Amino acid sequence: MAPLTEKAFVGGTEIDVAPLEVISLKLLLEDDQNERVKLHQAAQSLGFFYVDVSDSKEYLADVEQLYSTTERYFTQPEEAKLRDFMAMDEFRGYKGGKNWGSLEILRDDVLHDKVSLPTVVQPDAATVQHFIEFSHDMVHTLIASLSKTLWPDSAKNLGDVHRANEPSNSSLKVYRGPMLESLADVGDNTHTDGGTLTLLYTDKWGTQIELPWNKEWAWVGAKPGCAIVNVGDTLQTLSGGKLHSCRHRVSQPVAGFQERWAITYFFRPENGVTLATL
Ligand SMILES: O=C(O)CCC(=O)C(=O)O
Ligand SMILES: [Fe+2]
Repeated sequence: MAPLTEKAFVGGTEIDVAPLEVISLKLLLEDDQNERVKLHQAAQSLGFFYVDVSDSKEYLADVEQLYSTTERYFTQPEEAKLRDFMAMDEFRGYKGGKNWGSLEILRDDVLHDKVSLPTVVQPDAATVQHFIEFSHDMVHTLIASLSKTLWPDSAKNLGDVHRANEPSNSSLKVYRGPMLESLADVGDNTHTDGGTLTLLYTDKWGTQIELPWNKEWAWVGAKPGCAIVNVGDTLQTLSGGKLHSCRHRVSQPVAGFQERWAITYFFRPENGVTLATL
């Protein structure tokens, strides 16, 4: 039976909340079999779930710090941000418009000191590096666990196409996406993520996912001490369609301008990997 949506109130409006499982990173690290099965089921059914990282206080402090870095970055004048613009198709640099902006920092660039960080981000270079390292270790824990449940009787391993020292486009991406004064101005940006796994931290309602069993939209709220994690198209393909890359979008439940920040880690495969069932 499909799990029921829950209800919440935002500014007096009742909303449907997606029934996301909470997976414990600590239990996965202890190789807990029940937790592994729970992760597999969550990745298979909704493809969206929480990962509880509340034991990792330093990492959560890094996330908090990144919110202020993000705010500081986006409140600069447009000319300053445009200095960080790369090509539209690159997984790095600043992109933006009137009511949105993103800044992407590639893991490889940070590891190999290839591209210098934007000036206002430089004081937080250590935070950026720690966040990327911890996020990367965490997604590796998730794919190691998923490999065991996807292929219990074989040596197939998602880690084989995500080797640590091979070039990849895994990145930290921070966003400005304010809630707008009028709901009529909110555009539709329904999509699936292309990569393997996405980690998301946000301070406000906004994320909506399409429930696979009835195609209805439900909201995903921030949960203290947890990352919101979702399966991307690459992982759906590598798993032979067993894991679900869920359609989602960013919208807003009520009218009224409010800034909204999001911090994401996009875990992507090694460059040049052929996308097919592993
Ligand atoms: O900001 C959000 O809530 C989600 C962002 C997102 O879906 C994405 O960056 O792919
Ligand atoms: Fe997304």
